Amino acid sequence: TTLEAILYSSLHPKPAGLVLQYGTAGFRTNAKQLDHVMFRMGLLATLRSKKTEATIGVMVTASHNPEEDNGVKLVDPMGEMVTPTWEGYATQLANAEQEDLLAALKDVIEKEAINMSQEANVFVGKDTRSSSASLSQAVLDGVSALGGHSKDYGLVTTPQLHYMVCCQNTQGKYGEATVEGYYKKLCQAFIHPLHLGVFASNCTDDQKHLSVDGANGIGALKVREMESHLKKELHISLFNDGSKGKLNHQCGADFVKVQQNAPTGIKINPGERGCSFDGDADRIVYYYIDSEGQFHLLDGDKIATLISTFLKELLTQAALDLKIAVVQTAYANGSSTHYLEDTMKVIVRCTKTGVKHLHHAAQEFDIGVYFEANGHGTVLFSKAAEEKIQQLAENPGADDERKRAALLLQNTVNVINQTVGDAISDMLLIEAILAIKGMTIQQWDAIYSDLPNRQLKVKVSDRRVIDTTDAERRAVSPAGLQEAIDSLVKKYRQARSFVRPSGTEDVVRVYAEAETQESADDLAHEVSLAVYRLAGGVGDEPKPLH
Ligand SMILES: CC(=O)N[C@H]1[C@@H](OP(=O)(O)O)O[C@H](CO)[C@@H](O)[C@@H]1O
Ligand SMILES: [Mg+2]
Repeated sequence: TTLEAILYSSLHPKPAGLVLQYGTAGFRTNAKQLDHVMFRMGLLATLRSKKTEATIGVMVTASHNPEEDNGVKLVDPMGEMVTPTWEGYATQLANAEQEDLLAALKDVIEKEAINMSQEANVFVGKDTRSSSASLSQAVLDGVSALGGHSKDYGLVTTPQLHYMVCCQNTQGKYGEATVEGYYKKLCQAFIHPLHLGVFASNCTDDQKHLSVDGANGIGALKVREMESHLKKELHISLFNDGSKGKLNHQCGADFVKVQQNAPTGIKINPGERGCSFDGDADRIVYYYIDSEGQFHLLDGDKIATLISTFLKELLTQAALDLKIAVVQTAYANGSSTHYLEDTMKVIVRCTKTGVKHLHHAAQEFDIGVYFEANGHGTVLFSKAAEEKIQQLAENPGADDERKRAALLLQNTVNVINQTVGDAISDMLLIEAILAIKGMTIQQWDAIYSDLPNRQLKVKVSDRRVIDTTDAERRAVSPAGLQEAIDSLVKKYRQARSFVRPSGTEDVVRVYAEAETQESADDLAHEVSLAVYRLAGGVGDEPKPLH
């Protein structure tokens, strides 16, 4: 069948010389360059399925990128991102010239000692891009070329596909592997505590209202599909639902986070809650506009703080001794880290950028809350933690307060998508917390104040000359760069700055925060100049922001 695959692949030929990299979040580039990559990822997913003797997922999406782009991510058996060794195989396979494809396949089969007679199953999903239909067909062709079975879920969000894979490989213990099953599980867990009444019986219709920016993508479709399951406990006004606007264009979570501004196409009154999804609905950020017209962003750091505060209170009430930690990256606002460590007294870990790193670190605790500042994140519960919570919830001898807390913890376990960050699931958890605590978005925002910050990009001839350590917070090369950053940071109050090569774009990213916006802007500019001078800047020298 391997040979058959190669013959078949002449239908999905590789343009000679094209080289692509399995990056921070899979392959991602202009859709026109991806047909052969998709076919080959179908082949690779089939091999991965044979190797793990489990169902593997393939998601066709380019998330927050423009509509012309597309991409592909592989999903491992428990719904997590594919393991790094196989990211390497993915790159090798995608870049093998047509005549070398057979050898590249054989290499993977040999290295992993794959039993080719083992059955293979692959779940495939796609986002709403115009290129996604034919590209996901190329994935399906790849699977059948190696004799694998596939199930095409059609239009789903990235986290929905992760969820399906996990359900399938846990024989339904995680839930039913259908989109309906997903809505049922999440919405029941969302509604249950609200229907218990005692928590927020005074929750008015106003407080139940939320404006959602669907980024003109798959998330919008899926929110609409889910609505009837919410039993009017959440009133959603959906904007940017894809009926007219362009995907991710001046809307969506990435636009809102980077521009620190509301998306176009949304109408929200002063003080009302709004949120934005990204193009494949695995990220979410919240915001509101105050009575002076000022925009307030509640990003991944604020979300992590809200969720971990809620969980910590419940653990105290339940008298459960479970270790909770928050995992962030260097981009987390310094105020959030400060608040979590000093006021809330939770363990905070910092990892490299990229969800797989955060997910991994979060697995080391009983309860691990992880979020990137841009709004991608979730909560992980260890098996032992889930068991303790369940025992208490079902213990007839436990007193009312402990039991109530255990029930709320149980609903949290069920509402959250533990496989990966999920805009829909995160939204339901956040809405439940606000309702249960009777908290407004302004009160949530006031938990701590963000330090003013600025992110810039610098173009250099080869960004690999920058090497970092300490979870990307310090540069070890080129020589003199870290010393330069250190002395610039010293000039400002409450300042912090770091640089790192991006894993998704050909740029060096510069981050700076300080006591005032002007200081943050100045520091970011000065650090950009240091990068430009010491790391081989190309084009014009970075200009000051003021
Ligand atoms: C500063 C920033 O937001 N970086 C993003 C971005 O990675 P870079 O390696 O910084 O390009 O894309 C990643 C994938 O979507 C996401 O995980 C990450 O948080
Ligand atoms: Mg995304």
